[in-house]
Amino acid sequence: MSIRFQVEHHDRVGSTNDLAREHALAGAPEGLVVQADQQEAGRGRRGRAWASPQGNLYCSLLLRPDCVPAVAATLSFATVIALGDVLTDLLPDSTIQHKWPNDLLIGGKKVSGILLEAGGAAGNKLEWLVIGLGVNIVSHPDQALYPVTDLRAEGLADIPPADLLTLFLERFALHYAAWKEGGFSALLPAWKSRAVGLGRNIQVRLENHVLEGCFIDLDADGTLMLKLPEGNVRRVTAGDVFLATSSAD
Ligand SMILES: O=C(O)CCCC[C@@H]1SC[C@@H]2NC(=O)N[C@@H]21
Repeated sequence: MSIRFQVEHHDRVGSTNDLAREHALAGAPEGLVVQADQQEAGRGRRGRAWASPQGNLYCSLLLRPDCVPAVAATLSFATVIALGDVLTDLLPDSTIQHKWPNDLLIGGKKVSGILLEAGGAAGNKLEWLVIGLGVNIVSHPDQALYPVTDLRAEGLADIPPADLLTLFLERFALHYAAWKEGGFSALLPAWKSRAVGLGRNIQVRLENHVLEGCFIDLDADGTLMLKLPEGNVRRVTAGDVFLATSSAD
């Protein structure tokens, strides 16, 4: 059976992920979605802040997949594919791409971010998973790490966040069903079809250093497989991907 979503809307929260986690701990069922017009303490990956002014989409989905955390983490790919489907429909003339691990780009610029958080006893199946999704609709932050955009800047007439959320949830339900049926491998063709840098030389910026090599594939849990110049393959579980400029690819 397809998942049914129930959206709980707030004008302003600290972080929709925090509120969804509180609901999860209080026993809320799978399918609860917390959406807010603004966040006062929006969080991004790797401890970064996520600027959250009015007009953009901020939401967190509560899921209770029956699996261990590493498997559940591959649902970030279902999330980015679902949003990619929606934006491909809304902006048919734009280049929509997935950037590992879970960014969505329009014309090479980041338009959204995903933050997964999960709970449960260590080593066991998780009890809850919160998928936080932010989409820049009318504004985006200025920052130097990589180019960023929003849907308005890409030529889309302003879409209400709630409408974008509805479209996203419809697509997510399909990919979630495929994932439950066939696992991560059921998502891979769709993810790869819009992947940035697959088969090319890329840079992966880690916490303290930078790796450069050929992005040859993803493995069964979504880890990036990077073939280094020395010929060995390095598995990368976290980092920021950039197309390499110095390489002959
Ligand atoms: O760093 C990233 O790319 C991930 C950003 C995730 C932001 C979303 S907005 C809704 C949810 N609530 C948060 O505090 N963060 C996520």
